[in-house]
Amino acid sequence: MEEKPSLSSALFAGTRFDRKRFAGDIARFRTGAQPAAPAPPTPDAAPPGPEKKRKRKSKANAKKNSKKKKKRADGAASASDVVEGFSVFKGAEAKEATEESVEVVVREDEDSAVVRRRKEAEREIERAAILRKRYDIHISGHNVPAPLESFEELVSRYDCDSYLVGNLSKLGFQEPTPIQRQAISILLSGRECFACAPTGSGKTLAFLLPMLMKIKPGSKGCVKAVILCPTRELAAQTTRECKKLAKGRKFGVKLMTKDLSQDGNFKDMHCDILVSTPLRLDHAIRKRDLDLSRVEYLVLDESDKLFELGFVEVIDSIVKACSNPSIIRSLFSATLPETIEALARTIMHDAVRIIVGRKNSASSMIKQKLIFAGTERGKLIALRQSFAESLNPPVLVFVQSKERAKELYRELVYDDIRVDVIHGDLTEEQRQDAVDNLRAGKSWVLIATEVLARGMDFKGVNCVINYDFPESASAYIHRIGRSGRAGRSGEAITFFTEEDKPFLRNIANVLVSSGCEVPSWMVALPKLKSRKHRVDRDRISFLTDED
Ligand SMILES: Nc1ncnc2c1ncn2[C@@H]1O[C@H](COP(=O)(O)OP(=O)(O)OP(=O)(O)O)[C@@H](O)[C@H]1O
Repeated sequence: MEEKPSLSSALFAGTRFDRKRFAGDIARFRTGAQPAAPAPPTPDAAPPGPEKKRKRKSKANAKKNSKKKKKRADGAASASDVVEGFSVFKGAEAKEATEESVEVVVREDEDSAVVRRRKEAEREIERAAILRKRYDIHISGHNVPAPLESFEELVSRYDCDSYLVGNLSKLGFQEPTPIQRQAISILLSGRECFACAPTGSGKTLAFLLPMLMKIKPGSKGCVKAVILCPTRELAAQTTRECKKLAKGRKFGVKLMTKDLSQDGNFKDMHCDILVSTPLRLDHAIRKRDLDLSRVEYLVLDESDKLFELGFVEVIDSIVKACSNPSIIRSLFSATLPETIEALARTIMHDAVRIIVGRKNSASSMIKQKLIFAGTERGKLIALRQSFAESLNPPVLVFVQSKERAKELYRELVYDDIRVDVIHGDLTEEQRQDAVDNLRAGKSWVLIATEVLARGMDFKGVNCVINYDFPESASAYIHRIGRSGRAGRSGEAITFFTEEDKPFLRNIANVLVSSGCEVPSWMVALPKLKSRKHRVDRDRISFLTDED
């Protein structure tokens, strides 16, 4: 028996379709209504056999058009959307359609796809907002990618190589820290960022991981990533961390040593990732023809320190030397003053700003105390007393200059404690030994200048003592941030004398914002014009002469 053509097959009959005759059906399709009953057979309906070719052509055209329109809609419809769209016809038992009817349905289809996509986007935004709230992440910038829920998402969302995931787990990193959750997804989506997150919260991995995912190990003479650090110790530490994370891939990871910066033959060197202090890198660019034009990734770690007076021009010339137009730049620090942020914005485009917790605040893992020691002499007595009562190594003691570091060392070296010292007058090797000795537990107390305040990661530092009052709130935050790292608790003791009293307000505010108690008179002190404070202090050795 010959099959009666249905309404849908008539609609798909193309050129022979009688619009006047089927005006009612067209109207129903326009309003999206389903036909109540099959339409009566039409004598004009296309006969089977010879029409097949035409039908196929018309079907192909219809599909082509529908695809084109979908693409135009906003380019995000998936293949499954297209299939779903045609299932509308299936429900109406339609097998083919004219271009016009397809157009109508496609429009409806597009509308529902747009609604669906909008809903998906809304859900995604909501999910991202919940994650940000949970991890105290604050962002500014448009279209910011959602934070990572877990390291597994590196694979599912970003196709991360298994060697990297393996290394993360070998290093004992199970869950991303808040800054890692947000900064990694931003950098992997090709956006620039400046990030401010507490000391010891894993900022290093937040920039190393996307870097290792983005760049490929290459050949000689082509630096692909540059990491700038304010001190040699931090540069050495970052190089070590980078090598650990890159294990299993042939990345050339190089630390810019003095020798390298003065005599390095960069053209013949396999160096994918270069870690350096600004002056050494600048020297190598100018004197050793180091070519940074193919750098894809530039990180300014401890960026506020790097931008501090004296470094600005050097940083500027390094940024210019990294001339690749598609470079991704990022800035990381635990403190980000407005002035530095404004300066940084001038070199970045479409950057996202990430703040974890409260901007410019100390890690909440540190118990902070301010102790009035009266005079310089009082400070030495208080320090000895504190060691006698409870010495819980490793302990870091900060002083304001290398002379004072030497003086305090001479005072303590004959006491019954294993004390060491690090300052700028020591050779690079001696400085590294001092760091290694503290890490290995060979020394219990390390007397240090500001050189160790930034970025150095001594996991187990139990206590930081600010023997000399820090010169600014940010110096304080970084100094005490050498303890209380990676989720561990820590302690910070800050001595102050009569001379330091007028400068207490800034530091007291840091304590208040981290929930530590301070006497109310400290926060009520008048605001000072200068944020920096460095007192001329009596020599520490003077005390012994006097005794
Ligand atoms: N996801 C993680 N899980 C557990 N530990 C981690 C994770 N990420 C980093 N760490 C560890 O946390 C410690 C602090 O990390 P890192 O030195 O990167 O801190 P930071 O935020 O750069 O601090 P600073 O501001 O002082 O430079 C390191 O010992 C590091 O190995």
